[in-house]
Amino acid sequence: MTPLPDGYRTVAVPHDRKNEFRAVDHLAFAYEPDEKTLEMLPEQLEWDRCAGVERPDGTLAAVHSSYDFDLPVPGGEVACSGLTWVGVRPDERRRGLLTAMIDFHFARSLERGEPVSALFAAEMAIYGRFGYGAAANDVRVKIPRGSTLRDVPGSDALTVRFDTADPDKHTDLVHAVHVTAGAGRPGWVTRASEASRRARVVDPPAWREGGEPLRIATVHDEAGDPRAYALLRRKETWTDAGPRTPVQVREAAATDPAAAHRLWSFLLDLDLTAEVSSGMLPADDPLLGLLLDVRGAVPRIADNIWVRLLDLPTALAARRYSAPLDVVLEVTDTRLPANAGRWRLETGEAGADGYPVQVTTTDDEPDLRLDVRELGAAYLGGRSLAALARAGLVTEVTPGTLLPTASAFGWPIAPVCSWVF
Ligand SMILES: CC(=O)SCCNC(=O)CCNC(=O)[C@H](O)C(C)(C)COP(=O)(O)OP(=O)(O)OC[C@H]1O[C@@H](n2cnc3c(N)ncnc32)[C@H](O)[C@@H]1OP(=O)(O)O
Repeated sequence: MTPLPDGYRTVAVPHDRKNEFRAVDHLAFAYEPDEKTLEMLPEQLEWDRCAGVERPDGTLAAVHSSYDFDLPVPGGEVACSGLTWVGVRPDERRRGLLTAMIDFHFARSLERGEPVSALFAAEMAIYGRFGYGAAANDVRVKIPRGSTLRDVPGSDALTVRFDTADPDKHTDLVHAVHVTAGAGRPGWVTRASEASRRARVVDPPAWREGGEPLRIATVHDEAGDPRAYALLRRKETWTDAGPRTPVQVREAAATDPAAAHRLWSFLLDLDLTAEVSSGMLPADDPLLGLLLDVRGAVPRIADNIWVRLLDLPTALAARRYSAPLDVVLEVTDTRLPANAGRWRLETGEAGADGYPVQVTTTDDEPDLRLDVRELGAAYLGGRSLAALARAGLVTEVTPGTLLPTASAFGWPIAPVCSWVF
């Protein structure tokens, strides 16, 4: 465990210290929600997973929490501790408090039987040193109004409804479509608690920044069943050249191609608007296949979910592989030495969801050398071990083993998490 300053200690933070816990995070994030916002936001924190660092006088200097997730991985899912709400008071930073909290978080996650941890990083430079790898990218596109989509049969038969988002009315619809839309996509964490589902639809006035209240567009089939939704906000804008209202999509999902086509056709043709910002999409989102002029949709690509293997053999065996594999990996892991050493990965007979693998320790010579951070990056199948090798982050010791291993770790569906937790 990392030494803390004298008299400081890592502690669990119970619910009755909620205000103190939040105050530390507000100081760290330069954020102070007003009373109305606090009232409207559902309580998402799981208090038996909240922790922090106490100073000698018993006050909190740093906090963090985690969510209990089932993380979708290639061909399956794995118990995952979703690290969140990490904050250190500005006057206590760079004294090792985060480092101590990470050790605490890893130990508690392993005790709970969670072989993997995941997070969204506030800044890129923070978490790699702790063995987290950036495991997915998301794409946000700005699409000009009126952009044409390729045809999809059945789209015209679907209807669109447009409404003000209402947590009482829309939470269940959003959750149901979100779950179906992401089935089989690595990284697509679904919102397990009622509070986290509701939080996607709430819209405190302080978040509107001069825009309209959050709206929802939903796509329905002839039976009235929902097949797609977009949560969005417009901000009325007039210029000398006429109306140029931007549309910002908070989140969109569709269960099938026709519904995706109907949804985006509607969003790209709203009166008075000039441009639609898509929100976070997977790199292979159907929208990018449907746009006739995809070059006209200006992309921004950013890191999405980060993954840390805490219990390496259990984590690697929890996913499936795209091709047969018999390889020895030599892994370094300074924070969790139980993961370090040589591991043989040998696949068994393929099932419908890919090749299962047996992971055993070995004294055999290694084929590839890499840090646990790179294994985390490749874990969801979206970052190629071959690409990491070209950046000097993976070493091929036995010639000819890199490409087959990279192929086996890859996956045909791009990973993404559609919401920041
Ligand atoms: C999953 C999430 O919740 S992401 C949210 C993270 N929180 C924030 O960004 C809020 C604002 N920032 C903070 O609260 C803090 O500065 C934190 C949490 C980022 C870092 O906490 P600290 O206690 O200062 O980190 P700690 O002292 O343990 O630093 C460990 C190492 O990481 C480095 N480090 C820490 N934060 C950063 C950063 N933002 N950028 C670059 N390096 C960093 C430190 O320099 C140190 O390096 P060293 O070991 O080479 O000396």
